[in-house]
Amino acid sequence: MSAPFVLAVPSKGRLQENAEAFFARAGLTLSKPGGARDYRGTIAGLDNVEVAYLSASEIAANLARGSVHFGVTGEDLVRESITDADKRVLLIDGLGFGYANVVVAVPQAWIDVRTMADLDDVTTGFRAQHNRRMRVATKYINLTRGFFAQHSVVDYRIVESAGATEGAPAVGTAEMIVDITTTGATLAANGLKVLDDGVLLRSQANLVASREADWSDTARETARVILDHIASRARAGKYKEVRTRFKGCNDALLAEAHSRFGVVSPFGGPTSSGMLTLHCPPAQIYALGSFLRQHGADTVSVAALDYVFDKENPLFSKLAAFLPQ
Ligand SMILES: Nc1ncnc2c1ncn2[C@@H]1O[C@H](COP(=O)(O)OP(=O)(O)OP(=O)(O)O)[C@@H](O)[C@H]1O
Ligand SMILES: O=P(O)(O)OC[C@H]1O[C@H](OP(=O)(O)OP(=O)(O)O)[C@H](O)[C@@H]1O
Ligand SMILES: [Mg+2]
Repeated sequence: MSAPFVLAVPSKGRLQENAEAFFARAGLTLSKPGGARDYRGTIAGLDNVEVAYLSASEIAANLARGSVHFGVTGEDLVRESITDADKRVLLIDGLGFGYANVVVAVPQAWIDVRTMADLDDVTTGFRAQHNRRMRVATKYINLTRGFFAQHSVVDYRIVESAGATEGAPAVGTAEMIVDITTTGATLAANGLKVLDDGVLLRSQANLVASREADWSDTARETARVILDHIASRARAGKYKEVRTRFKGCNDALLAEAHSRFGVVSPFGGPTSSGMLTLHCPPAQIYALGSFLRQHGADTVSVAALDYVFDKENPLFSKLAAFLPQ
C-alpha cells in the first residue's frame, strides 16, 4: 500500500458546508465512515484518498508543512501564515465562496482620516504628541506589516488580537484594527470605517496544493483525477449547451457567433445532416437563440451541462508546473 493522498477540508465554520457542496458538485462525494464527529473521511471511488477535517487555520499550517497534499482554506490564512507562500504552496483555484476582505479600519469619528496617507500623518502626529505609537489590533500581523510598509506608515505598534478585534478601539486596547469583513456589519456596529485604500487582500476560499507533500507518482495521479472532476465541473458551469439544426449554417456564421457571443463549437461545425452543438456563456443565450433563428433555425434547444471533460486540464497543468520534477 502506498501512502494515502491527504485532502484537508474545513471541519467547522462558514467554509465547511460550502466546501462539501463544492466537491459534491464536482462529483466527489465526501463521507465520514466513523460518523459526524469523526475527523477522518473518504471520497467515494477514490480508495487512496484520506480526507482530513481540520480548522481553516490548521489547514494553512499543514499545507506549509507538507503534511497534506491539497487543502481548502481562505487565501487570507495562506498569505498570513505562510512566509514565501508562492514558493511553498499553489493556489490552484478560487472556489467562489468564503469571500471576505482583510481591511484597515479606524473609528468613524476620525472624519479627516480617509486614506492610508492620512493615517501616515495622524500616526506620526500621535507619536510626536504622546511619545508612544498608535496601536493596531489584529491577528493578521504579517499582512499588516507588509501593507503598512508599502504605504510607508511606520509609527504604529501591533497588538495581537485573537478575537473580538473590532471591539478593541472602544475598550481602549488599540486605536485601530486590521481584520476580515464580509458584510461590514460588525465594523459598523463597532463605529469603525474602512479606509478608502485600506483593503489589504480580497480573499476567498481556495483549493491549495502543498509543494512539500509526498508527491509520489500515485499521489500525482490522484491529484490529476481530483482536478479532472473539478475542471470538468468548472468548464460546465461557464456554458450552456445549445443545439439546433438548419440549412444555412456555415463557417462564416459560426465565426460570427463566436466573435459576437463567445460561443465555442466543441464538436466542430454542423454534421452532414446539419445538426449543430454549441457551448454558449449563459448571459448570451437569448441573443444567440435570436441570432440562430434569424439565420434560419426553427428550433434552438438549450440545456445545462453537468460536466465537460476536455483533453486539456488547465488545473492539473498548473499543478504539474509547480511541483518539483
Ligand atoms: N465574514 C467572515 N469573517 C471571518 N472569516 C471569513 C468570513 N468570510 C469568510 N471567511 C473565511 O473563513 C476563515 C475563518 O474560518 P473559521 O473562523 O471557520 O476558521 P478558523 O479561523 O480556522 O477557526 P478559529 O477562528 O476557531 O480558529 C477566514 O480566515 C476566511 O478565510
Ligand atoms: O463583516 P461581517 O459580515 O460582519 O463579518 C466579519 C466578522 O465575522 C467574523 O467573526 P465570527 O463571528 O465568525 O467569529 P470568529 O472571529 O470567532 O471567527 C470576523 O472575525 C469578523 O468579526
Ligand atoms: Mg474564525
